[in-house]
Amino acid sequence: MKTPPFVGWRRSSTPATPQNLSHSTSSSTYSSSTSTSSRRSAARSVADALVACFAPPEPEKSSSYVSNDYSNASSSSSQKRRSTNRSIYGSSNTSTGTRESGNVKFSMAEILKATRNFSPSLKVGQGGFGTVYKAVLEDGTIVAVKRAKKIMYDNHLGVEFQSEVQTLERIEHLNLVKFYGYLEHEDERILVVEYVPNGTLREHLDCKNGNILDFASRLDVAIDVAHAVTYLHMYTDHPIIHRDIKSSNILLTENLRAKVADFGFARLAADTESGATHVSTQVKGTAGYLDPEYLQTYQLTDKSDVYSFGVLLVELVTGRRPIEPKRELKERLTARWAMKKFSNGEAILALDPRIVRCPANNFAMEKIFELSLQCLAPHRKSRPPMRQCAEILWSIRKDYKELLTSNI
Ligand SMILES: Nc1ncnc2c1ncn2[C@@H]1O[C@H](COP(=O)(O)OP(=O)(O)OP(=O)(O)O)[C@@H](O)[C@H]1O
Repeated sequence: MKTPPFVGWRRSSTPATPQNLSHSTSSSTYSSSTSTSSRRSAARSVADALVACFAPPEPEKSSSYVSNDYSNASSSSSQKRRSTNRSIYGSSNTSTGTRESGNVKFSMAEILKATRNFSPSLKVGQGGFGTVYKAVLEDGTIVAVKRAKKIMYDNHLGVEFQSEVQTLERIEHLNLVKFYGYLEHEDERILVVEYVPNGTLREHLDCKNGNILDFASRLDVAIDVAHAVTYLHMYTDHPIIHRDIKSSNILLTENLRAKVADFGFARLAADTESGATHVSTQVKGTAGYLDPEYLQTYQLTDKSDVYSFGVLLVELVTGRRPIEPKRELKERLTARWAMKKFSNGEAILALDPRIVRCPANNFAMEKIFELSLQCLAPHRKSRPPMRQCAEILWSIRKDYKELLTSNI
């Protein structure tokens, strides 16, 4: 197998060897033309055995007041910043977000200045973790400030926050949201990360900005996400399981390239060599994306992310959410419905109606569904590793582009 070139970046201090995979179309050993029919029939034979994924309800999103009294907010906390070989404001390459990521503690004063005292006008989102603000640091870097809800901290965020920080500070990849720093001060838990300006993948699939995400862009997004998750899974010392791959955690750049966000649930994978896996005390993740085997065994492996990625692929092709409660019963679980269509040779009926029907789109749709089916295998052993998903997607994109040009 040809090793793809590295175009992403990673911290030189971290001895990672994951494949920071290229955005460019790369060749791979996957042969879509020769093995298609056998793969498809094998894939279809397990289609009916697809186990639907049921998950516990999402945690309640309660809003909670977090004290705004920062009279003691330490400017001294900036002195507590861990010493790095660069200054917090000295490492910026430009004033608009190419600043290096790293392990940096922020002071409350800096956060308040950057967010103009958490001005509601700068609020860009609200999630299970808390509120997200668009903010500008003193050096001009535009960042997203994620302010945790107090209730999260009271319950379990102490662990979650540390988990997120420890994970974020160790990873760096073109398709992962960059980590700039954090603040822990009294009741406040704040993360400062790269601001990604173009909304979430879910918003694009919902056409919130009025534009339909075309098929080529959806394929690129799938590849970007596959690269990011491959990087996490292949992280040398401690492979990382994301645990919450979903369309609302995929942020898009102005060029519609994807960045995977939200490592709040991330866990370092256990010793994969020995086959040991992380045993959770609590199921985490999002309804509709959860690996059925994880739900049954509480054993978390990298293949749980592969399952969620399979759900995401179906979402990209159909445009539908993983769970569509308002639809008739047989269409409510999108993955099951779409895989059934695929196995019956009617995949085209599951293609997002807003996507143009043409030979290239129809071909790529079939191939992506075929991959989804493998990712959604009820047993994790039958699912491909994430790196293989990326390779298959490159191959699909290569053939897709050839078909597009040959049909002009
Ligand atoms: N880095 C970022 N750049 C730009 N916008 C962001 C960024 N991170 C989050 N947002 C916006 O804030 C919203 C909430 O993000 P957040 O990560 O808090 O959600 P969440 O906690 O992952 O939600 P959930 O609990 O459903 O997973 C996102 O949907 C997005 O619109």
